[in-house]
Parts: sequence; C-alpha cells; structure tokens
Amino acid sequence: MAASTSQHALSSIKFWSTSNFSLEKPTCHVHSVSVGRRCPSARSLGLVCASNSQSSVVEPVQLPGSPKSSITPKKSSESALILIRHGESLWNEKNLFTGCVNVPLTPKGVEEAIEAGKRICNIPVDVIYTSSLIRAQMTAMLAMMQHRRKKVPIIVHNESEQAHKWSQIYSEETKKQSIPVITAWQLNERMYGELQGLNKQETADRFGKEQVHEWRRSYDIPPPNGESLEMCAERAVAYFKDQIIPQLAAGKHVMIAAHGNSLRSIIMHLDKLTSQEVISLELSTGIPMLYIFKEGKFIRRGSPAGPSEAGVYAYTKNLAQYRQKLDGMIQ
Ligand SMILES: O=C(O)[C@@H](CO)OP(=O)(O)O
Repeated sequence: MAASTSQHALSSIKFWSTSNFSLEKPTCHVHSVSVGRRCPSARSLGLVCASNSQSSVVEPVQLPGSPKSSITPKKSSESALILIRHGESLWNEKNLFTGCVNVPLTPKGVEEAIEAGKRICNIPVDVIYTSSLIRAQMTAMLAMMQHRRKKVPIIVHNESEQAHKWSQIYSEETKKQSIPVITAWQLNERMYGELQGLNKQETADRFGKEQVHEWRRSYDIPPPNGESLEMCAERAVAYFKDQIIPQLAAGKHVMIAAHGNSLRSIIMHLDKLTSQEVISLELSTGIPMLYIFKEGKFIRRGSPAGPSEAGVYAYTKNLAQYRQKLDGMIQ
C-alpha cells in the first residue's frame, strides 16, 4: 500500500486558527463506546466546568517534523480531540469484510455523518485528519457541514510538489475561514487480506464462528494475508504520536474521522487498554467521541449526545465561551 501523504510532505503544511479551553470539575456523561471489562465509570466519564481564556485565532504554525517547525507545546493549554468512526458504508450494509477497499457511504451513513456533525457543531475544530478512504472523508466533510463556525474543510494535497503548488490559497482571510483536512493511509481500516469482499456470515458458515471471531477480534492473529489489530495499531498509533499529538500539544483542536479498527487501536493507546481489553471494544458507526488533551494526558469525555445538551458545554468554561461566541456570530 503506498502512502498517499508522506510525512515529509506533511511537514510543510501550514495551519491557521485555534482556540483553547480548560476543565475543572467532573459531572456525568455517557460514552458511546462499549468496552468489555474495562468500561469506565460514570465518574471517570464526567464532564467538566472550567475557567480560562477565550478562544482565539492564532498565527499559522507548521506541522511537526519540519526542521523549522514553529509548533511549540503550550504548557497550560487544553485541546479537544474528536474521534469519529465513519458512517455506514455500502459494504457495512451488505455485511462484507471491507478493510482497505474504498467504498462510499450509504444514505444511512450520510445521515449518520450529518447527525455526528450536529453533535459536535459547537466544539472547536482546527484541523481534521482522515484516512485515505472515501467513507472516512465523506464522514468528515458531512459532519463539518453541520458545524456552526461554518469554516470550509479543505483537503490538503501534498502528494507531489505540483499538487501542493496547484492547491495553494493566496488569501490569509480565506485561510482563516478554512480547516485543513489531512489524509493519511496510516489511519486506514485494518487491511483484511483475503477476507476483503467476502460476506461475514458466509465466511463464518464456511470457516466456523470461532475462527472468524478470532480473525475479526483477536489482537495479534491476522486474517489470511491481512493485518492483525496489532499490525494496524503499529502504523496508526505511530502516526497519531508523530503527527497528531504535536498538534494537540500546540493547542490545536483535532478531529479524526477513521475506521473501526484504526480507531480501536488509537483508543487502546489513549485509554491504556490491554490487548485483552481491546478485543471487546466495539465502536458504532457515526458516533463522535470526545477527549480532552491536557498536560500530556488524555481525558475521556464521552460522546456529545446532542448540540444543545447542557452537559456538553460544561466540559470547560472555554468551550461554553466558544459556543457563546458562535451564538453571537450567528445572530
Ligand atoms: O469489514 C471491515 O473492514 C471491518 C469494519 O467494518 O469489520 P470488523 O467488524 O470485522 O472489524
């Protein structure tokens, strides 16, 4: 599989605009993820109120990796990290193993993405990461169409020098009204090898339920000629650490639209799940999950259930202020 966006190319991308917020004390909120033995308590999923500085637009910064990177970790900043598994795809609907096959969303998947966007429409987003697969990209775009800030998500094309040059934006004001969307094959779904395109039920009938469950949910047993979750985690988590954490550390609010297994491996890393615990982690399509990144740690904040849900805006004072600002802009 070829990398659609090299890390070298990414290092030259410039970003614009951000906002910060903070958190203090927990209240309650429910998470959308189900994980077997290690289901977090309502307390640990608590939402928070806080006091801190206003959202602000900042000068463009460079992505990490660049020798002249201007990303400097902000000691006291808190950033939002939204994870969304793509909406239902045409092969989810047909119950086919999909992996890295590039199939689009169904109308239901489109609806799920729109619904996900409504849930996060008041949460700041400065940069979006998606896999190189259309179902994740559609989900990111459709979700952002619902955002009240109305910035334009723009896919960054750095696959060649010409693509980079031909997609330049020459207005600082237009850049400010844009959100870069970075596509990375490392966030792709786990490559399902020779199961890709097979019907899940028929495969279970043929090879046995246990065997298929082992291929689908064990940590380190790959399907025939495919990737195990461990192999998928190796590239997805490495990308997350190298490319995404520096953005969060710089105070950027990040959304990742990706896949069941690439997100399971990232959640495994964020929530420090063991390889035993991750096998019972299941993610629903089109459900956004929020984490707060603070002082180098990730705090799980569950899934915003709706845009006007009071608890969502109690995550942090700055988040509430961001929403107020949006209210003011929209009136
Ligand atoms: O087919 C796939 O690519 C994945 C996600 O839909 O399936 P599974 O549920 O087995 O991880």
